[in-house]
Amino acid sequence: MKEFVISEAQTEKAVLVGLITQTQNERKTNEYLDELAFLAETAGAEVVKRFTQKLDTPSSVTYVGKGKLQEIKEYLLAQEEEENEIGMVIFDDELSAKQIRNIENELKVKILDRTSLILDIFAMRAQTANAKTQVELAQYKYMLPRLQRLWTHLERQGGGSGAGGGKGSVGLRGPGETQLEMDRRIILNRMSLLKQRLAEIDTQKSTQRKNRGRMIRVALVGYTNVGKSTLMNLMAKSEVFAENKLFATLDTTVRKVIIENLPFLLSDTVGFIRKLPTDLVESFKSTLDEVREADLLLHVVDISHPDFEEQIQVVDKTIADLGAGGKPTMIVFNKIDAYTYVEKAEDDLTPKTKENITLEELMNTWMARMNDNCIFISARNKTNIEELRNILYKKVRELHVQKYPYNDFLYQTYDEE
Ligand SMILES: Nc1nc2c(ncn2[C@@H]2O[C@H](COP(=O)(O)OP(=O)(O)OP(=O)(O)O)[C@@H](O)[C@H]2O)c(=O)[nH]1
Ligand SMILES: [Mg+2]
Repeated sequence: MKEFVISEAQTEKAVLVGLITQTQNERKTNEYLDELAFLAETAGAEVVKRFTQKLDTPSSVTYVGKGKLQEIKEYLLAQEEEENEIGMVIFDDELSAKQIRNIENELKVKILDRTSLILDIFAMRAQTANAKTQVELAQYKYMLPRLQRLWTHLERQGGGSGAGGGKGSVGLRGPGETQLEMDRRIILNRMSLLKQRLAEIDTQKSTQRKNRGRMIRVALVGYTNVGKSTLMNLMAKSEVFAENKLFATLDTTVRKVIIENLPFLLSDTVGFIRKLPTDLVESFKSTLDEVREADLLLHVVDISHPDFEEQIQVVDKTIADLGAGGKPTMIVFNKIDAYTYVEKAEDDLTPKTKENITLEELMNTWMARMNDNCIFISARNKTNIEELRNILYKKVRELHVQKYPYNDFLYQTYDEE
């Protein structure tokens, strides 16, 4: 396994906090926290405890209620006494500047939220200049509104009317504000520089794409950790970094794949995840152009994951948000080797739940739902890969003939069928 440089989160102990709300029941919250724990571990932290609270909506002041915050505080103090110091508390939703500040004042440890944790991982993972630039821009995007609010807050304290919108930049304010205003300007300058750099990379990349010739473009898309890179390695006989961590892939890799006599381009892309602000996704624009410009999407799904159906929805929605909805898409259900279900006793008359569904039943349901536009494989065990190749060949050939009607190498195998 490849080791990677760890952020400040390394080996620090962490506590997770999530809410059970009207729109997120207890089961969902636990699933989200499982995922948050996986994210935290990916960042190198060790999760030692979870707190949840039932609230109609998050508190705008401290996210959780006063009592819960107190409970967390007491827990942190108790741990500290036992020399079991907790380094950070991670919240499952994006926090506002105000919330972060209030919570930090109370708990006196580092406060992270889902977004900043993901950004941390992105920063650790970024390899190419493109990915690094995109991550840095995303980090500033996250920081900026939080700086602004801090600024507004100080403005109020400074004896202003209290109605400050925090948007103005002129006037005589205290030294603290001047510093913040300077920080803000520095960040804005840096952001425009990064945007400029990304625009240059974009131009380069789109030139590269134009020079790729008359080939159909297929993009592997999907939730993070479903096996996109593993499949890419298998199809393209390439070496793309794959591992059991979230966001192993941050930049797109494109490989030429040839099935029979038909060449096409296959790209591996960054994985999607729940509760990822679209803003952040947009920072990965040039990476995701590959998805936007693809002729065919292979939506890879980890069928062994208990939440795979929700993951499918998240991916579909992200693709639609990117403006890439409605493209020819095939679902590739991966990890069938790891699929498990709970067998029901014959005399058990309670209704079947999703835990009781056999792989075969699932296959039938999805084949019907997708009009046969799906396939079930194991990239790890290389199960059904030949079949996937065959289907891909047919689909790509069809698209190729539509898109490049005068490209003749195709006709050589035309009578095979
Ligand atoms: N059991 C099982 N594990 C698999 C299979 N395919 C991939 N994996 C494992 O799943 C983990 C994630 O695989 P990746 O290929 O890195 O997944 P990815 O979708 O590229 O992930 P990101 O780049 O992080 O979005 C790795 O530990 C793989 O070994 C499979 O068919 N069965
Ligand atoms: Mg990957």
